[in-house]
Amino acid sequence: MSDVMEPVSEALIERAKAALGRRNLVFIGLMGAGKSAVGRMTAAALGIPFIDSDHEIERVSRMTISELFAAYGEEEFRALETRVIKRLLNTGPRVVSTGGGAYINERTRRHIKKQGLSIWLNAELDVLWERVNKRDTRPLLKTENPKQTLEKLMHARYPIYAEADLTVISRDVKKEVMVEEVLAALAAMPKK
Ligand SMILES: Nc1ncnc2c1ncn2[C@@H]1O[C@H](COP(=O)(O)OP(=O)(O)OP(=O)(O)O)[C@@H](O)[C@H]1O
Ligand SMILES: O=C(O)C1=C[C@@H](O)[C@@H](O)[C@H](O)C1
Ligand SMILES: [Mg+2]
Repeated sequence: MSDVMEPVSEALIERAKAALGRRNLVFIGLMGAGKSAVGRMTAAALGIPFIDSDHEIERVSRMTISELFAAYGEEEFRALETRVIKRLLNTGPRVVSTGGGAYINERTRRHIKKQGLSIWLNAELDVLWERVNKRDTRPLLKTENPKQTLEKLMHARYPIYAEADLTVISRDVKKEVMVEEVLAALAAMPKK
């Protein structure tokens, strides 16, 4: 079997575009699920602008996420995150990849539900761990046992992520395969 990836079919892209219409597409899920990587590639396939809320927060504050957590704490970070995401959704349509905790915050979740179609990249612990343990840029994982912390976050957050409009299983396949599954999930949505 060839492992050369077939380009995503134009027909699938067109069906996904039609299903999304002029709504924002919002990626949610835990750290390492692939929201930023898959979100960017999905936006390119759909031909709509992409933005990552973590990057936008860093741009407007001129601080890194770690610096923001250290200087102002998580509560202030969440308030800033809510404002940034609300603005991004108001000025769309675009693909927005959110930070892992964004959808967990009630106010942010309300904005996403009102102004976007949400898609949860749902991954198992080992998949996430393999990806996040390579970098130490995630302040919530600066604990004695970061894998256990990640597992606790999974238990606390998965019931909330499950409120998403769509879910795709994130696993160890090429990112292009993930994009195709995202587009297929969009295309398969029942018409309103
Ligand atoms: N399907 C995939 N196969 C292999 N590597 C992947 C896949 N999806 C993402 N990755 C890699 O895993 C790492 C984490 O992905 P990414 O930054 O997109 O996650 P995230 O969900 O945006 O996390 P965070 O909430 O911390 O921003 C990156 O190095 C990315 O390239
Ligand atoms: O899961 C979380 O709460 C976070 C995930 C990252 O994307 C950043 O938004 C920040 O590190 C917090
Ligand atoms: Mg990200």
